[in-house]
Amino acid sequence: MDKKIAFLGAGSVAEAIISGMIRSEVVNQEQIIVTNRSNQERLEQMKNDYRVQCTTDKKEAFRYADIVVLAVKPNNVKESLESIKAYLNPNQLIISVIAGVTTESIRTKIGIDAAIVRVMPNTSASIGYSATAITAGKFASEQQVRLVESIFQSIGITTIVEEDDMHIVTAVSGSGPAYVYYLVEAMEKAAIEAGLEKEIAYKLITQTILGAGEMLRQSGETAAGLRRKITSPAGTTEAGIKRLEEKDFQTIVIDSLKRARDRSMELGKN
Ligand SMILES: NC(=O)C1=CN([C@@H]2O[C@H](COP(=O)(O)OP(=O)(O)OC[C@H]3O[C@@H](n4cnc5c(N)ncnc54)[C@H](O)[C@@H]3O)[C@@H](O)[C@H]2O)C=CC1
Ligand SMILES: O=C(O)[C@@H]1CCC=N1
Repeated sequence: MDKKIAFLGAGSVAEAIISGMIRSEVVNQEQIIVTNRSNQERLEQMKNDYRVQCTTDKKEAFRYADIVVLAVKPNNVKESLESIKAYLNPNQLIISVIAGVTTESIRTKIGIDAAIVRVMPNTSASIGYSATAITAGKFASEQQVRLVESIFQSIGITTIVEEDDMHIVTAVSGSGPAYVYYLVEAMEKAAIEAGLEKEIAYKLITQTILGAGEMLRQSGETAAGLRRKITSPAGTTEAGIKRLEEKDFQTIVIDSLKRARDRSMELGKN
């Protein structure tokens, strides 16, 4: 791809996307320019780690960009778009990774009928494992959506969704890795408390999560079916699952995801 890509925001998700894109060689380092609000140290770090161009000069970054990636927090949308709107033009493709904020709201803020494609990746992008949902704004063409798909397919899998579904997608796969890490933190605590060495616990748990993920992908069986195969009558798994049921584990998880979905809606409204 021979396009120039400018990032507004140099945080975790910008880094995950950039490292994934460079890793997969979908773009060269020279094609990427990264900006943030003021943190020069962070820009230096991005420059050293990925050999991308970095600047705090918004004009330099955005005026000649073919693709603009919005990667700021929802509460910085207004001021950050204000700071670049003079350098945007209707020929650019705008990709937003911002949780909750609609394509229409971005279009209104920049004041041009630009092609906006909203995406929800996750931080596994940095190793090529993002699960990215994509939705097209009003002025985005089929071809532009295909381009966004090809960019994000270089850092994982993609799927097209309706814009309204972006809230639940954000809860499921945007935030999703954090829930898995939280589960791992608890498993590590249990293992260490029971006397296992930290390194051994880490090694076993990591492979367990990896193996379970691959089983879900490769076996063609449902999660419930795979779980049943591990659960011997009166065995250890059954005892553990019973405790999870007593503590209403599924209700807690469902409730947490609904809360994350609702938070995405709130972020959009604010
Ligand atoms: N962290 C994650 O796993 C995911 C985050 N997202 C979304 O991506 C966006 C960014 O999230 P993170 O990378 O986690 O945030 P972050 O806090 O790590 O990074 C935000 C970046 O925006 C920059 N920024 C703030 N105001 C600015 C301005 N006026 N001009 C230029 N840059 C400005 C900050 O300097 C910082 O580099 C959020 O909207 C979030 O909803 C989406 C998917 C996954
Ligand atoms: O926590 C957040 O708001 C962002 C959106 C998805 C993952 N992180």
